[in-house]
Order: sequence, then structure tokens, then C-alpha cells
Amino acid sequence: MAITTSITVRTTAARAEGVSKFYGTGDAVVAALKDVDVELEAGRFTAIMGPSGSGKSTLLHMLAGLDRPSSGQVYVGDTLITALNDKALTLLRRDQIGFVFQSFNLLPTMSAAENIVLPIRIAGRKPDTAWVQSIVDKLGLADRLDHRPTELSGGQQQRVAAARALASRPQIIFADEPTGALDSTSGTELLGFLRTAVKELGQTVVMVTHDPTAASYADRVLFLADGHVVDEMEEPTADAVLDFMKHLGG
Ligand SMILES: Nc1ncnc2c1ncn2[C@@H]1O[C@H](COP(=O)(O)OP(=O)(O)OP(=O)(O)O)[C@@H](O)[C@H]1O
Repeated sequence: MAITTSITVRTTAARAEGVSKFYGTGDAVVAALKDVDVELEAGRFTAIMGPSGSGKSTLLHMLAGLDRPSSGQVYVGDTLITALNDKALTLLRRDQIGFVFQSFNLLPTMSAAENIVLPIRIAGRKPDTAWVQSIVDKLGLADRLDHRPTELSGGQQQRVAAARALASRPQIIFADEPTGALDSTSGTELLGFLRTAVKELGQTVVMVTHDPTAASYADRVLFLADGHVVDEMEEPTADAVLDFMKHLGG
């Protein structure tokens, strides 16, 4: 009798090893991260939570190569990004990382369609039209592509920003409070889409959020407190996350 087993082998999309980050000098020094080890698996949706000032944005900035740690190593895929010079790091961010921030950062003079493929054009590549179309369809943007950002609602602008982040099929997408400027309906839609991008399109998403409901869309939540990763939760529910945050005082 043949026995077949299926084993899911997950690769690592990004990894921090012993990462510390200090801001300021002398008496004014702030340790935003203290010897943090984090592994983010490919094809999963991870949320980062913690009280205000616990180091969430700092950790995201280190993992995304937007800033450099004071000590420790960061890998994106197999690349040790802390060893890259500024130029190589800029190229890696452009080619392998997608960003969705609270402020949408769309170019006002360009249409939604032009904004979506802008990073690919800047990189001198051709967009994969079928892929971009599938993202646009999933985000419900097909009839908004000719509009400029000022002609779109906040939720639509954030969906354009999400489409732009996904358009080049980055190795990993980082989102920092992506629903922070949205009404709750638009926020729910965006979170649903990020989840779809992970489940159906195989993307990897890492999201910083204050909101337990937003975190419940993730597969896994990492909890930060005072610059440390203090715990994590698989298959989170909003209630379980809220309870844990009360312990942390967040
Ligand atoms: N550029 C900076 N210069 C000095 N201190 C900084 C800087 N950026 C962050 N910090 C400090 O580092 C600590 C962690 O900040 P960080 O923004 O990562 O926290 P956070 O968990 O994202 O907070 P919030 O939820 O309020 O956005 C805080 O004490 C903050 O004041």
C-alpha cells in the first residue's frame, strides 16, 4: 500500500537575528529594540502588535531595510541586507519589497493605473499584465484605473497603494498601520484583501497594527513590549489578542 504524506516546507521571507536599535546618544539614548530574533515565514500573514513605543515600527523598518540596526543581522530571503551598501539596499527594496503605509503616497498627477505600475517602470521592467489585472480585479479597481488619486476615496487610494505593493510580486510586503486612515468598511476590505493576497496569491505580508480586529486577519501575531518580542499567537482571534494586549498594558 502506498502511503503519501504531504509536508509543508516553509521558506523564510525575512529574518532578524540579535537585532538591537538605539536612538540618540549619552543620557538621551533610547533602546527601541533589544536583541530581537524574529523569523517570518513565506506565504503567511504576520501581524506585529504591542503597546505604543514598544518598537513595532522600528522592527518593521529594520526588516524592510528602511533603516539599519545598531547591531545584529537582517535577512530578506537569503540576502543579508545589513551587509549591503546603501545603493544595493535601495535596489533590493525596490525589487523585492512592497510597502503599504498609512499615508498612501500616490503621485497626484498620475492615474491609478500609472501609480500601480510606477515602481516596475522605474525599475525599467515591463509589468506582468495578467498578474496586475488579477490584482486590480480582486481589489475592485477595474473601473477606477483612469482616475487620479484626488478623484478616489481614501479606501480606493489605499487599494491602489496595495495594488502597487503587489504589482511586482515582491518577496515580502510590509504594511505599517495600513488601515489607520480608513473608515471601518474600507479598513475591513483592505484587510480582507491582504488576507486574500496571502491565501490565494501566495504573497507574504507583515503588518504593524494597534487594532486586535486587524491582527485577527493574520495567521500569526508577534507581541512586542519594551523592545523585546515577548510572545506570539497562532490563528489569532480579536478577543484573544485584546486579552493579551490588556496584560501588556497596550
Ligand atoms: N527616530 C527616532 N529618534 C529617537 N527615538 C525614536 C526614533 N524612532 C523611534 N524612537 C523611540 O523608539 C521607541 C520605539 O518606537 P517605535 O516607533 O518603534 O514604537 P511603536 O511600537 O511603533 O510605537 P507606536 O505604536 O506609538 O507607533 C520609542 O520609545 C520611540 O520614542
